Amino acid sequence: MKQPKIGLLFGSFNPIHTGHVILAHFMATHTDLDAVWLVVSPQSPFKVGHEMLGERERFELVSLAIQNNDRLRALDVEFAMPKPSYTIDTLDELRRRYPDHRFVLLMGEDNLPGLPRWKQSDRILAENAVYVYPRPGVDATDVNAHPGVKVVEAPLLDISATFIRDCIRAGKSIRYLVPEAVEGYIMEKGFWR
Ligand SMILES: Nc1ncnc2c1ncn2[C@@H]1O[C@H](COP(=O)(O)OP(=O)(O)OP(=O)(O)O)[C@@H](O)[C@H]1O
Ligand SMILES: O=C(O)c1ccc[n+]([C@@H]2O[C@H](COP(=O)([O-])O)[C@@H](O)[C@H]2O)c1
Repeated sequence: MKQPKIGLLFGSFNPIHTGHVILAHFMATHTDLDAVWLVVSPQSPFKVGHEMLGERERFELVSLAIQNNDRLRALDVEFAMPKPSYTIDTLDELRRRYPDHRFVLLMGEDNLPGLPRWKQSDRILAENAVYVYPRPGVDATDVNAHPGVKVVEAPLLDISATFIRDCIRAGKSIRYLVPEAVEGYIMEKGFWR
């Protein structure tokens, strides 16, 4: 039987936006991956001390964003793990839980320059292929040179969670910058206002 090949997109998703959704669906449909799982990190090691919506709320927003897409799935596996959320530990945990799956690490190009500073980055790169979605304004040529790292050709998406939060605080519309259900939930709950 064919082993499912799963792309793992780790993120703070504070909040999830259309860039994340396009990235995840593009990877799930334009590469050799069968599906993409979006892993919500309670606490990125690089965002300690940053203002962050609660992990459950961020997970709910991710679930709303990908509802009805059977290639995408939201994972809260890191909620029960030690914080900050180290990706190598989660990869080990997922391999334990899903021994029949093959995993590929997905990330936006902005994360590549910092990857050598991740916990056990050498092991991450030795054990996993990394598919990278290009991001405007980033030059990650050095790390691109690693044989396991593949930058896919895909439309550039100049949207960030920081921009979404800034729009909400400024009372500006986020329509189409986030999926409709995500916008509705954010407005209903008054997040970032
Ligand atoms: N517009 C985008 N293009 C390509 N990759 C993206 C884009 N937005 C997010 N990503 C990638 O998605 C993953 C999770 O990102 P994250 O949740 O930190 O969102 P963010 O928009 O970068 O957040 P923030 O603005 O708060 O730093 C990272 O690998 C990041 O590089
Ligand atoms: O494992 C690490 O050392 C590590 C260092 C920095 C970031 N990460 C993960 O990368 C994802 C995106 O992080 P960030 O800071 O761009 O939101 C998030 O899931 C983090 O847990 C992981």
